Amino acid sequence: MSGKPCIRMEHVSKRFGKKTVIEDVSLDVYGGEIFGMLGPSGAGKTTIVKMIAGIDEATHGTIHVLNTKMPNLQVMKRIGFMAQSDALYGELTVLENLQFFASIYGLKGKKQKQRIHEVMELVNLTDHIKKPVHQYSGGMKRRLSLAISLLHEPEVLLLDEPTVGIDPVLRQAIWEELDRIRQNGTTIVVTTHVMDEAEKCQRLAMIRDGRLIAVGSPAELKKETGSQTIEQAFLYFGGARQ
Ligand SMILES: Nc1ncnc2c1ncn2[C@@H]1O[C@H](COP(=O)(O)OP(=O)(O)OP(=O)(O)O)[C@@H](O)[C@H]1O
Repeated sequence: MSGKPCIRMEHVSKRFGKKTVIEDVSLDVYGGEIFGMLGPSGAGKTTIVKMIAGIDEATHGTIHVLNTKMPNLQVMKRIGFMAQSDALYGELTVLENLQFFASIYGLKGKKQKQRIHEVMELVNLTDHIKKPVHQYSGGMKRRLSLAISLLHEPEVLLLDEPTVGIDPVLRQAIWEELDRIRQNGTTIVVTTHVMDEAEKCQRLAMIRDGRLIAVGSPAELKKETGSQTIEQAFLYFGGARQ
């Protein structure tokens, strides 16, 4: 990891009313890595990802993505964002959903057709493209949302719990695909509370109660704490803070 970070958070805090949900988080994400955000439910992972995406604004501190202070509309177009709840149109077919989002991203004609084909192959849904979305299972909707986030070949991909509701075989396939996307130069930030997924990231941020409690590669975090597993390392850092 060298050179300028692709994402830089500096002393970022976020308040909702009087409640502080993110407190003084600073971290760098480098180009071409899969950066995991690991933490229990309510730790603040989604809030951080939304601020990086430019959907939400920090109360204090600054976030730069691709050397630009966020939120910024031009940079938002270079980001792919997959939210935790699927933003799909249930009454439209899968193809119509893909065409709708592709046109928002400015993809037209032959290029649009080609990208729709590629992303659907990727998530293994090509045979189900004519169905209305409301006939999809929860896992299929997640896969479709992932496909949509990839349509415009974003430089930065933000995935909020992408594999929830997805069976282990497909989960494995999706992680293999994420690694291929990463090797092609895309920077990926992924939130998870699944420890074995955390192991697949180049580096990890451990988040608890809105604070960054540790950051490093899975191997570094285990070594630093004398742990066999990421789960043990997480408990160590969490325990040490209290
Ligand atoms: N719009 C909001 N207004 C008030 N509080 C909010 C808002 N959004 C999030 N929060 C609070 O911020 C905290 C962090 O929530 P966040 O969704 O970021 O956690 P998370 O780590 O992503 O959890 P999960 O894994 O369950 O998605 C929670 O206490 C949540 O209730």
